[in-house]
Amino acid sequence: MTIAAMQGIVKRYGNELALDYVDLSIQEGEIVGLLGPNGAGKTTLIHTLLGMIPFDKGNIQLFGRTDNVFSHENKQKLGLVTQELTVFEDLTAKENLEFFAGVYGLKGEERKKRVEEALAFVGLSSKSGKTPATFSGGMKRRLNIACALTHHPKLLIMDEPTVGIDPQSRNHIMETVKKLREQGTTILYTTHYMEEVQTIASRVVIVDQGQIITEGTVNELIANIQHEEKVNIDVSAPGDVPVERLKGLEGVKNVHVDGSTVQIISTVGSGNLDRLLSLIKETSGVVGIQAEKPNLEDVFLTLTGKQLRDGEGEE
Ligand SMILES: Nc1ncnc2c1ncn2[C@@H]1O[C@H](COP(=O)(O)OP(=O)(O)OP(=O)(O)O)[C@@H](O)[C@H]1O
Repeated sequence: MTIAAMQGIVKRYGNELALDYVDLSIQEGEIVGLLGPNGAGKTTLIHTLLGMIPFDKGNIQLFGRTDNVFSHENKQKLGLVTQELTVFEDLTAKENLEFFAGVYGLKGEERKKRVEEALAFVGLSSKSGKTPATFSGGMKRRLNIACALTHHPKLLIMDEPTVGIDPQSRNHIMETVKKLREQGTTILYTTHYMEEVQTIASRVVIVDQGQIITEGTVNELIANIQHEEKVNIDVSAPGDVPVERLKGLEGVKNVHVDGSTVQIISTVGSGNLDRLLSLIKETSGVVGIQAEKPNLEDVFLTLTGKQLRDGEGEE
């Protein structure tokens, strides 16, 4: 069953085209991983789907409705975990949840039960009476997630819910997302962390410059770029590597310097390793070479020409 769908959605901010005829459909029970570089349009897509901002063209369908899509009844079935923390620092964890449960119309005993359940779900029961000011970054993120759960949304949208937290808290959140799915929640999940998508997403949608440029399971997307090969060359002077000249060599599709490693993606069978090495050796020593199988990161790099976490200063 289709839980949510966008057809031909166009969204402009002044002259800036943020969504460029986006078609997306989300089926019940999926975890859709939404990936895109900074400014690709992910947050705009989410806010449009939630009815938080107007759009210029196209149609949205939610929970089987095509008219009055953002009715009170439909909005009650949506949950949003925002990118920015939206918890109140001077309320306790429990009071925060009571506030958000109240916003969704929960009252009395039902509200009390749902608040306790949500705290337990994210592993914060023992911190119920403490304020977020005393929490670690990861605990605040978990509370932020709990705030979106008390009303048991059918579709939960998570906008980069793990930004800037430690690996242990991230694993905890990954487990929470899997548990939610087992309980029947459909999830749209945006992140800059490829490993998260590889761990939890049943389908991946890649957005760039306001357009969906590809979608499929992780394995399908990787299979689509199997006509490419990747070689990692460790060098002694990474700053001197002639990236643009390497990009100009026959068969080369992308070059990226990561620390002291030059990652080069080429068309399969281009046989350009000798030429790559000679060019690099003009300015730097070569310390090691490894061939690598492509992963989701390479799919992203091949399709967008960008690293997922370009310009990010997280963690
Ligand atoms: N309120 C706004 N006013 C004007 N332009 C905006 C506004 N919000 C977003 N944009 C522009 O729309 C485009 C898409 O932005 P959006 O925030 O949706 O991207 P994103 O993929 O969520 O990025 P990030 O990963 O950095 O959060 C960008 O070019 C951005 O500058």
